[in-house]
Amino acid sequence: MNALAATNRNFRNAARILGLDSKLEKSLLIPFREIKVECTIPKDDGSLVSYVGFRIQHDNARGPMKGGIRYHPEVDPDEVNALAQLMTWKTAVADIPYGGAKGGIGCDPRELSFSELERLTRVFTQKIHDLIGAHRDVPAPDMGTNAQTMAWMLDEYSKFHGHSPAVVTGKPIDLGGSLGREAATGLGVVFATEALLAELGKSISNMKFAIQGFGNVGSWAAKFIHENGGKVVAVSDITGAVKNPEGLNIPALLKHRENSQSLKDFEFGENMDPNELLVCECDVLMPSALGGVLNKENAADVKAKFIIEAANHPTDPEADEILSKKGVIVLPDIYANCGGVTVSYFEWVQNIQGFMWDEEKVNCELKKYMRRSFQHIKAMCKTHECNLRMGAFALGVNRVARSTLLRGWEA
Ligand SMILES: NC(=O)C1=CN([C@@H]2O[C@H](COP(=O)(O)OP(=O)(O)OC[C@H]3O[C@@H](n4cnc5c(N)ncnc54)[C@H](O)[C@@H]3O)[C@@H](O)[C@H]2O)C=CC1
Ligand SMILES: O=C(O)CCC(=O)C(=O)O
Repeated sequence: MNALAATNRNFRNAARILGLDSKLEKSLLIPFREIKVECTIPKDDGSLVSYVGFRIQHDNARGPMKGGIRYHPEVDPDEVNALAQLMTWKTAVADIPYGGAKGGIGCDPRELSFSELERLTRVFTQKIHDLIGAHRDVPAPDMGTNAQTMAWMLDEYSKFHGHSPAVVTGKPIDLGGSLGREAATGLGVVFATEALLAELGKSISNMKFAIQGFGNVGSWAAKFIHENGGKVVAVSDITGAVKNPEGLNIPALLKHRENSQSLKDFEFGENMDPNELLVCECDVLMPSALGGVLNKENAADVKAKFIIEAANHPTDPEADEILSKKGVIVLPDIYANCGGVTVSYFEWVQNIQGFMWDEEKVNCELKKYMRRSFQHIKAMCKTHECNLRMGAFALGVNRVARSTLLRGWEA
């Protein structure tokens, strides 16, 4: 099932258990605005190359729209639409004053030089600058983008609108980025995992973890799990996969990956088939890369008892049903990975106030927000007798529906 069909299905189930009016349901589903732009740049060799860029602004009932920019060859409008909608429910679950958006360019950033990436980002920003803004729509990094991408967006936007640090988050610290933002999604994933396990009288220190994806989210999550005494027994990324049933030495693996640009041939682990990662022996599986990786083909073979959705939309609804029958507990993306956008909110607040928080304050507030959201989701699950995904969707959809009704539709 494609990402949009899956997200719409989860939304409609939440609307049904909340008893939403069908007209309100329809209005919440249709995106506020869909932007599609041509981005042509000269390559370093002088030839021209064209890409298609998207920004889907899903909803702004609770505040400015918010969400990352993805650079990946498989970026398409349906997927960006689904990811934008997920951002609307995610910011509401986190209870931060935003709506939802997502953007992307269908390109392979690994095949572009540093200066080609800069030109592409600047052209994209030129095409969308009058539709984003600190109080309109605030981009951030996602797969294939990083703080440098945000620095270029900030610079290009500022040429049109004057210095505007709050127009993007996930910026370099020197340009008004927040301490703790780079690690925030991974740290939030770990706080979310702690909250779930504590509920069941368990802790990270007696669990074995398998992590798909070792980029921003996966590598920070692995580092914090390791520091908390958890065993990361398998890790994969686009270059390969590595395992060690006794637990991988994550600081050494990070160094190995930095030096060799690959996970393969790590001296304290064994190479494994990346396709095996999702079904390997572990207690907790953390998909932290692409969407749709858990589906009806592999869900029955999953050995983990817990799935923590560090990535966006890693589990499609058919897999959800299979996993639920097996008794696997799934902590959904719109809660599990909301630490990133929560610290993006802290960054935006700091930019607007012109005041910088220390890292301890950022992490302490993040923990508070993650714990509070978990309790709110649990309360929804109890009221509606549903699983954590439906509890999180119902929480988010209900908050957005309330704001929408309060605003009204009078023209
Ligand atoms: N960066 C952020 O703050 C947030 C990211 N997310 C989500 O987390 C996921 C990962 O994002 P980032 O870590 O930021 O991206 P990233 O670009 O930093 O890292 C992506 C990782 O996935 C790996 N990967 C790509 N294809 C793969 C494959 N076929 N098999 C195994 N690994 C593969 C890459 O090698 C890389 O390690 C995405 O779903 C993103 O939407 C969610 C919330 C916030
Ligand atoms: O930090 C942000 O604003 C966006 C993060 C994001 O794209 C996501 O949570 O999927």
